[in-house]
Amino acid sequence: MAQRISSINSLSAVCEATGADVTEVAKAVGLDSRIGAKFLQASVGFGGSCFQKDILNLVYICECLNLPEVAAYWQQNIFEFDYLVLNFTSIAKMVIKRICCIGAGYVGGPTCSVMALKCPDIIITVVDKSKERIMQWNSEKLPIYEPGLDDVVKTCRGRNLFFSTDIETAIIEADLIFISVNTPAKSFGIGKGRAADLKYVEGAARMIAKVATGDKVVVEKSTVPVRAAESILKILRANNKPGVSYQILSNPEFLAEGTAIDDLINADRVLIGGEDTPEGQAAIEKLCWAANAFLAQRISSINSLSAVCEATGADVTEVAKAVGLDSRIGAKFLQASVGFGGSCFQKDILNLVYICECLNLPEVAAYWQQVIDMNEYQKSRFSGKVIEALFNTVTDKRIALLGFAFKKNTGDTRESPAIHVSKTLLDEGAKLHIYDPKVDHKQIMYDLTHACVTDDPEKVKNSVSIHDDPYSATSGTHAIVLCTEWDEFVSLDYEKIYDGMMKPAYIFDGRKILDHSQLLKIGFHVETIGKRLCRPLVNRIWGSPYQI
Ligand SMILES: NC(=O)C1=CN([C@@H]2O[C@H](COP(=O)(O)OP(=O)(O)OC[C@H]3O[C@@H](n4cnc5c(N)ncnc54)[C@H](O)[C@@H]3O)[C@@H](O)[C@H]2O)C=CC1
Ligand SMILES: O=C(O)[C@H]1O[C@H](OP(=O)(O)OP(=O)(O)OC[C@H]2O[C@@H](n3ccc(=O)[nH]c3=O)[C@H](O)[C@@H]2O)[C@H](O)[C@@H](O)[C@@H]1O
Repeated sequence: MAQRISSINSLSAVCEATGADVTEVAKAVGLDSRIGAKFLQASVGFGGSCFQKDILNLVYICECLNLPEVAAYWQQNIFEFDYLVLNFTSIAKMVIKRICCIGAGYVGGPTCSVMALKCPDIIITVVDKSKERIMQWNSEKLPIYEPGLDDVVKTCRGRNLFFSTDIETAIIEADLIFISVNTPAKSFGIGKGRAADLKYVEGAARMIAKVATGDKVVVEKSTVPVRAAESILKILRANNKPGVSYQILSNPEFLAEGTAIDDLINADRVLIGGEDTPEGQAAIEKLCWAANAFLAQRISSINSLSAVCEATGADVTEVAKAVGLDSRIGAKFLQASVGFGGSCFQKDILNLVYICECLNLPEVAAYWQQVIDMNEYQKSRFSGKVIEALFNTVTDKRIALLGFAFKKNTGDTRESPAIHVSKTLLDEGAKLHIYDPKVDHKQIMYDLTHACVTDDPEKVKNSVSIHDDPYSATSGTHAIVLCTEWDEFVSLDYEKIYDGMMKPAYIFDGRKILDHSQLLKIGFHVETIGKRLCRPLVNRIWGSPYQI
């Protein structure tokens, strides 16, 4: 709870510096049922006899347990003093008959498909500069895997839903244009790796300015830093032509991959910010970040406690259950794991950190940086655990990696913890046998031979085999490392798998989804997150009095 207060207080500083209203941010963040509305009141800081003392105690315990990363993470709550603006701008009473969405990715594709399903009278064209992506959207095998998406696309495609590379025509014909292009972290220049790269948003705005011929409502759906709408407006208005007018709205998307269709149909909240209240617009733009920062922080918090549980013999699942029963905290997003992945959490938080630094708010920047640091620590800790258990060497050992996507029910591998784990094991000389039910083989090889992962792609190619089924992936291996929580992994025939493995056979469950007692019964050595199942390795100290 103290962390929630510190988090909203940290954002109050950002709001003061950027002109957003922290109350609106808190209201909208609290509408996310995974976060909840309680204990989000920004204030001069938390007091009372418990919060500070309890956190300091946790920090002290972590230091004693030799968990300095976890101690530093919680210490930040002490250092750190220490957006629902439903602004329904009447869209000039325009009747929207045609919509164009620029960007046919994980957001643009599913969002427009559901919109087409729900609004059969509106014609929706999703455009993208990638010919390959559009070709896939028009084929039997869609470019992204999302439960329920195939059926929605089948119902609407060719009726009122179209996918095209003809961006200009779609813009000209549309009354309303969504900008749903990617906003990755900059890969070079000032703010490299952290600041949001808005070149694609700018490119889309310039394209609209160039070809638009009538009145347009432009809706910024990409996650952008505060005041990006202003830049879009500047570009559009500076290139104004007679008979053309623009209204800019912000409508950040909160869908999560793997549950996108349900999130779109049963959204916790829909936020629309308009020009007439600049604070409102700033708050709306800030929201996607704020919500993502809170969500990622919940995972890093429970992951930090998983390290404490492993060191003390407690079970993090029980801890999460008990903590989540407090209605001010809530039970969702408290699943300890190998670390969070995905295209947004890391980039959005790094961007928040960067902006805080630019706003001269170093304490706030350090506070949120800890969420990323804890995630890196968790991924390294898990990989380290695998190596340590396998007698501190995995050179030439065959290791099966089950799951490569960043979470179940998606084929997306962006920032997947599996990449981090694979890299560590490959660097140590392991031979990897990888299976994921939805990730393309080509994508796995692309991720593992990328310059960020290796400077010797040929060596990686020789050390990685990708399989079409879990039994061939695990056959003859020394260990199984489970990185994604696919349901099918729970019901595999582990007796058969055990029989086909080298002995002793190890299994490392990075998602806490398997039946550990059953696996132990079969004969596996089992390790997981946040619960000690095997006796810790004892460091032998020669000549120590304990050996006498
Ligand atoms: N992936 C997710 O779950 C969520 C993403 N977001 C945000 O939504 C935005 C889009 O994310 P994704 O859909 O994941 O990205 P994505 O990378 O899957 O798709 C973006 C698409 O935009 C296209 N594009 C870029 N510039 C273009 C231009 N000028 N003209 C035509 N096409 C262009 C790219 O070719 C690409 O296919 C980002 O800002 C992201 O932060 C928000 C909520 C959820
Ligand atoms: O801005 C975005 O792009 C989106 O980012 C996240 O959605 P997404 O990244 O698709 O997936 P999440 O369900 O949030 O999971 C992110 C990562 O956290 C991990 N996670 C999640 C929950 C949990 O309890 N523990 C945990 O480790 C997942 O396995 C995954 O690796 C947010 O949940 C969406 O609301 C937001 O719209």
